[in-house]
Amino acid sequence: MRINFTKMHGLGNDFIVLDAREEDLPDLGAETIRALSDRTRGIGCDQFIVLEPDPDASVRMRIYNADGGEVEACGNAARAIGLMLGKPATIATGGGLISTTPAENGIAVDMGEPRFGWEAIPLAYAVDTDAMPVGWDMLEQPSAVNVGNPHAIFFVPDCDAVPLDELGPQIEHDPLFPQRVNVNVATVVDRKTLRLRVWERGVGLTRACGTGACATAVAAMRRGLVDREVSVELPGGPLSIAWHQDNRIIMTGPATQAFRGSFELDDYT
Ligand SMILES: N[C@@H](CCC[C@H](N)C(=O)O)C(=O)O
Repeated sequence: MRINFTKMHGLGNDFIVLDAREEDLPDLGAETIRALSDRTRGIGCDQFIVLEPDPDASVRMRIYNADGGEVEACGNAARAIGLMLGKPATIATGGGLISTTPAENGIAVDMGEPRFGWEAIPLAYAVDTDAMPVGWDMLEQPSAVNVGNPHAIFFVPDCDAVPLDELGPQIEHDPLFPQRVNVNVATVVDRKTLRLRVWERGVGLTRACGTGACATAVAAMRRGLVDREVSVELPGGPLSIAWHQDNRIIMTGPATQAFRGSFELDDYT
């Protein structure tokens, strides 16, 4: 069976997108998604996205990490799908209903409300999620936020100096996080600017993480470190994040269509 796909990215965080809205596609399964996402033997991507019809939204977005595991949220993919849809739209995800609107500088996404309760992150035990009394080497007292998916955020003097390729996997798999976690290291530049690097659950280091930018901005705002609207500068470029008085997070930034192609399913099963 030959399957068409579109390759999209948001600030270098890249996606293979399959559209199952009009044609029935088989459930590919974790092993096939892992093979297709692999940059050495497959097409290569950070996340694998499947679009499906949804009775209560413009589209349902199913999100799989490169390791084949299905997850609840992906901010950069939301902007990419918003670009593909080309008009104001609602997207049903495992993390809740979000909405996208074309904006002057890309796509604006209403990402919904952050959750701070330890059960909602989720964590293995009750702890203050504003500054958790835990640490791994140079990384200490993270905040934890769920923005559809789980994030731990460490504020450090220089995020570029953190060996995130070593500490990221340790923290991702720590028993404190029963569903594993996305690991963010952030530096406050000034009250309107954060720098951020992310070790993504199920992927590794990526050039940008939209939900990581939202979680980090909200954690910094909750600690009073920055204003309620900031620029989050990632290796792939900046995202604007605003946390509105109605408790909703608005993320704005670019998305890009790279190319369209097709693959033979048998080659990856
Ligand atoms: N790249 C994403 C986040 C994708 C999911 C994440 N790795 C997880 O496991 O929760 C983004 O832009 O938000």
